[in-house]
Amino acid sequence: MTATRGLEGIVATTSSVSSIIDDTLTYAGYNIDDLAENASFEEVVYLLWHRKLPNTDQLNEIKKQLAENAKIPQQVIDHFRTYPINSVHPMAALRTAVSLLGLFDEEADVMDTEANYRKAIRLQAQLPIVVTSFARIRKGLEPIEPRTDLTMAANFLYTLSGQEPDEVAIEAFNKALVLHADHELNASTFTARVCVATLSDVYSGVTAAIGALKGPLHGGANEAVMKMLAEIGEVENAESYINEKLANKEKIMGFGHRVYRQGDPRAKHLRAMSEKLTKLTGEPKWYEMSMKVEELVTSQKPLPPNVDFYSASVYHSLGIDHDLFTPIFAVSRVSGWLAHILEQYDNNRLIRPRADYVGPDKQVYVPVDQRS
Ligand SMILES: CC(=O)SCCNC(=O)CCNC(=O)[C@H](O)C(C)(C)COP(=O)(O)OP(=O)(O)OC[C@H]1O[C@@H](n2cnc3c(N)ncnc32)[C@H](O)[C@@H]1OP(=O)(O)O
Ligand SMILES: O=C([O-])CC(=O)C(=O)O
Repeated sequence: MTATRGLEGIVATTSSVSSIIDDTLTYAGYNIDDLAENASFEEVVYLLWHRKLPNTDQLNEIKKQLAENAKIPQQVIDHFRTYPINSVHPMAALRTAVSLLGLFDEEADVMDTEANYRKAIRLQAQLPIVVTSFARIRKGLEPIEPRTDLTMAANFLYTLSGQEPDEVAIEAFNKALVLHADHELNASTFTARVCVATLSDVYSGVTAAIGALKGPLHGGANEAVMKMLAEIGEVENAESYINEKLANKEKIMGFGHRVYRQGDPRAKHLRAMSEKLTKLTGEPKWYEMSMKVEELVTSQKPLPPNVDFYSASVYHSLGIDHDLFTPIFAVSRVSGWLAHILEQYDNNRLIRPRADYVGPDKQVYVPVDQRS
């Protein structure tokens, strides 16, 4: 047996949710470029869960279900208030909250298809409100109840700030949600599938996936990108900063990808949004600095920017706290996790690969008082 480090190139399952072929990303056969330009996030949720775009009635129905299920239990709010609020990362709070939501869902361990779909609706509806409620509580503000007349993108921004967002912000945030919704067998989705393949419950699968997304090699990179941009500070500092990092063989966050070779097709949409929004907010330097970093990295390494690179300056321009960037990724990606979880249950087999053992062999047990 020979191990493949990081399972690179291993095909671990079949899936009809999304695909990456020759650097082209599709959700159930629809090109991401088309969806990014045209689709609402609610349509994409439906698409990922049903593998077809909804008609008007189906779209209205899923919107209604999501709106009706968005309110989170008071116990989750009360739990947040017990945290050492200034030191808890919102991704850790989200991970704990999803586990907690499972405790208050009477159907948490009911394993039939309809019950699992109802849980998917509840999780998709509630995750954004968990994030915005935590974000407000840690600032000493009261959580805001989601409105039933707003889209998911608008409701997120509204329940975060208390202000009804403008059309530009809603459009940008909706596009970001569409672009992050699913991505074949990425690390967090694989984690979710491994978890539920033991026939564990949906809440456990999503909790596990949040844990995997949190790391800086995966979803956590978007926050790390903003930290890097803030450290660079001004465009003219980018060259020495990046060259020093590359010379020290340090990773530049937001670059590289396990699957894409020519580039991440999502990045161009986020780059365009970054340009537009940073100009509108009067802070074009975040876009200019990002462009300079891209030029410096790509001229020295075959490492194009990934989805996390330009999303950082997009979210910053929307006035969002930097440590909420990865939770926002989760608010979108939970749609993909849930699609994969439901698909896994549909045709389940335990996921249990092998390890190539490289430890010591033929050891002889020695009583503790005779060991050196
Ligand atoms: C939503 C997402 O999850 S997108 C990815 C988000 N993560 C990041 O942006 C973090 C930065 N990027 C990386 O760490 C990697 O490119 C990953 C994790 C995305 C992909 O990793 P892998 O496929 O395992 O590639 P691996 O880490 O082995 O890198 C291969 C080589 O490229 C280099 N490399 C890869 N990414 C980077 C980077 N961002 N900056 C500098 N060098 C890099 C590695 O140092 C390694 O060089 P070596 O062969 O000389 O040792
Ligand atoms: O697919 C991956 O490895 C990481 C990624 O881009 C994503 O999850 O969106």
